[in-house]
Amino acid sequence: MAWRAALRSKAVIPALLSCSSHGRLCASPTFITQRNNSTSPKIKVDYDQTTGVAVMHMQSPPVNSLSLDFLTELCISLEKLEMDKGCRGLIITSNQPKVFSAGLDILEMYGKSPEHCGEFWKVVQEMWLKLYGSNMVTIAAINGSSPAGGCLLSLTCDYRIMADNPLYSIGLNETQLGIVAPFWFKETMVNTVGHRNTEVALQLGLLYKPAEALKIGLVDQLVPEDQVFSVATQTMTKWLTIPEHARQITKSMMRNPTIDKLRTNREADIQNFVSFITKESIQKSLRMYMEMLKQRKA
Ligand SMILES: CC/C=C\C/C=C\C/C=C\C=C\CC(=O)SCCNC(=O)CCNC(=O)[C@H](O)C(C)(C)COP(=O)(O)OP(=O)(O)OC[C@H]1O[C@@H](n2cnc3c(N)ncnc32)[C@H](O)[C@@H]1OP(=O)(O)O
Repeated sequence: MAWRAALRSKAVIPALLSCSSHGRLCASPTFITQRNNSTSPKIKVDYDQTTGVAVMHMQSPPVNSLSLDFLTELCISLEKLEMDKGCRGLIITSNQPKVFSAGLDILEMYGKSPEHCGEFWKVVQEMWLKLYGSNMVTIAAINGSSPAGGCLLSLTCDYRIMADNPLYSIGLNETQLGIVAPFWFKETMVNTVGHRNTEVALQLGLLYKPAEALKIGLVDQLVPEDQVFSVATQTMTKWLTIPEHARQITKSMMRNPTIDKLRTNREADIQNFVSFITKESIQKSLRMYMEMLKQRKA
């Protein structure tokens, strides 16, 4: 728990991000159900010391949305695994039916103070920096839909295996919410599917069915739903046969330019996010999007 406190306190944003300096305070949500902050772990890690492979099961009902608590827990687990030199591979998957991750928790960005939004964004950055820069082999076993931040989470991995179920979709759909994917989301996507595919996908906020996602290289492999995990395990075994040092240096060479750009601009990126997300017009878009989600359900 001391860890969590430390992580949280590091995430505190300076006073310049206070409500008064922005001249606005997000409206209080009146219709959106605030979920209880459950104390049960949102992530279960199974680590097999004989194989050196850890499996991270996301288990935050209903849709594994990436809340502040969720991301804090994720970062702590990652830090522990990364520090364990015996841990060489990580598979990330979901224990929730039909959903890998619904992306960033919209309730962390709606009706919240600038300080809260800043703290939230810092842990989003932290998650990305830790995963995209991980020394471990990372594989996303995508056993459900994976919009926006959920797609980003899988894009940080070295390899993506998705369930071949046309009911699922994946993509960076931020513009559909009236928001803009920041440069490091965009670059992670460009590094995976190229500039043109990213431009179209991001402008239109496209969510791809598995077959389309495979076609543009957003995922690497489609398999029947009940084989996602076993294929991820087999793939991990193959990746782990490559000499560790050579693979790690190659990974850094490919990813460090993007990582360094965020590392050197973290504060500015947080301030950009806070001033963008707390705008009245953006708050209104988020509210309308949440209403749309509820109506779709009704
Ligand atoms: C200039 C630039 C400067 C800076 C950058 C600025 C801005 C960048 C900012 C933010 C970037 C954000 C990236 C994101 O990740 S935003 C989140 C986007 N996510 C989505 O669009 C997904 C929405 N959800 C869905 O499509 C579906 O829920 C589903 C496909 C994942 C699952 O469908 P189901 O039918 O199984 O489940 P539902 O009934 O729809 O949902 C159940 C329950 O969960 C609530 N919920 C769903 N998603 C979220 C979410 N992301 N956050 C919070 N809550 C979510 C949904 O409303 C339901 O709630 P109730 O049970 O009705 O209370």
